[in-house]
Amino acid sequence: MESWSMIGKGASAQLTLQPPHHQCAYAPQHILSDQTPLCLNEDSTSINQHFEHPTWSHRSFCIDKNGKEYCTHTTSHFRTNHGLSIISTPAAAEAISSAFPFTNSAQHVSEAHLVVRAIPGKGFGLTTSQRIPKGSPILLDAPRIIASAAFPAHVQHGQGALLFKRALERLPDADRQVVLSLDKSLGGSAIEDIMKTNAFACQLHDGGAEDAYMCLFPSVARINHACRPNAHARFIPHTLLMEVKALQDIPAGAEISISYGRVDLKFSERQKLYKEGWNFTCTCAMCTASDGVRKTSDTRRARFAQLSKMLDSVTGETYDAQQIVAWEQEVMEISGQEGLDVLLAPDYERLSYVYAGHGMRRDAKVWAEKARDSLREWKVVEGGPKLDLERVEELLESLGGE
Ligand SMILES: C[S@@+](CC[C@H](N)C(=O)[O-])C[C@H]1O[C@@H](n2cnc3c(N)ncnc32)[C@H](O)[C@@H]1O
Repeated sequence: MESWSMIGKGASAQLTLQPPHHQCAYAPQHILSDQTPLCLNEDSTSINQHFEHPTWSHRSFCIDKNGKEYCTHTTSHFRTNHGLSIISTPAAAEAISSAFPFTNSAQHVSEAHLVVRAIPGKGFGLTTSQRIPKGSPILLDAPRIIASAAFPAHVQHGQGALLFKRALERLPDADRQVVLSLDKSLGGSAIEDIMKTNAFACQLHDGGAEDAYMCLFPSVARINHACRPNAHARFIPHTLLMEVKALQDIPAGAEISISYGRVDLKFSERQKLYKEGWNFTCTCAMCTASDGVRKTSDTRRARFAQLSKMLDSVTGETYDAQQIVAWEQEVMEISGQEGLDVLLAPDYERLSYVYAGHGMRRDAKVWAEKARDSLREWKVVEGGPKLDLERVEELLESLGGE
């Protein structure tokens, strides 16, 4: 999977807020009606309002448990006209806020043609009123809530719920309404359910070890999952934005879809993943196709997995250039039939090495360029890991002197 994924309760068990261990002797004013009372200054737990910072438009609200402090940090001026609340340690919030200037200067993508409407069997979904050409940006969405994925494990359930509640309350009205209008699917408090149903896992540069976060992007959250999606979403750590781009030409009136997980799973694996992870039964076109169509697709996907495994395990002793080229041809054929092209950069790169190894520089360069373009288009993002791209660029440079 890419550097992000939709958060699902099965996929990310640590997100479950921890049950309280005990009851407090008295009830402080911060208690949520459906939550266990918080015990101020008990068990080394305290609630603090402090940490003034010009970046933030609100005072932070902190919970300190055994020396580990998690706070809500809110700005009303994220990407000029949105609010953003971050639940993290103060140091992490400080580090994350260093991305704000890049966020503000990032391009804007018009959402004028995007329409949220009811989709039978899936609640709402995002549709387009005009054709979107393959490769075009569809959305560049700003998060409204970012929460450390680790914090629920460090605080009691009531404390976690209170941090979420404060993070939501401090958002400007319009943002709070947008967040509260999002889909719920799992029960429990509204904001926890909204986060679990709609947030993406994202890796942020927070200056420390805790780089896993849950990020709530309200427009992307309206996009339903499809096992053969027509769009691709990726998180950009440099700007904290989520980009969605068209994987194929999308006709006017069509629903936009992305994959919440890996795109190469077989039918039963997909059904299990989405049921257990997100509590829904996938009713995308692939999952509701006839038995025959599903079986054909599963056979191809099984072969794709087998080919990938065989190609990955080639060694100096088993190397056979003709065999590799034949296998890669098959991989690309299946990819075309099953919509797996976002996964092909390593295959393009492998072919480049094979041709280079046989002195066929021109072909090697063509495949290396395809690998570079695929990585840039679908995988590598500013602020994210760049090793693959750097390696392919070096390869291209070494082939460049033809
Ligand atoms: C992130 S939300 C997507 C937007 C949502 N449908 C709405 O009304 O706002 C995820 C929820 O949408 C529904 N959903 C998304 N993709 C689906 C699919 N392929 N099949 C059935 N339900 C789906 C599920 O209820 C899931 O919990």
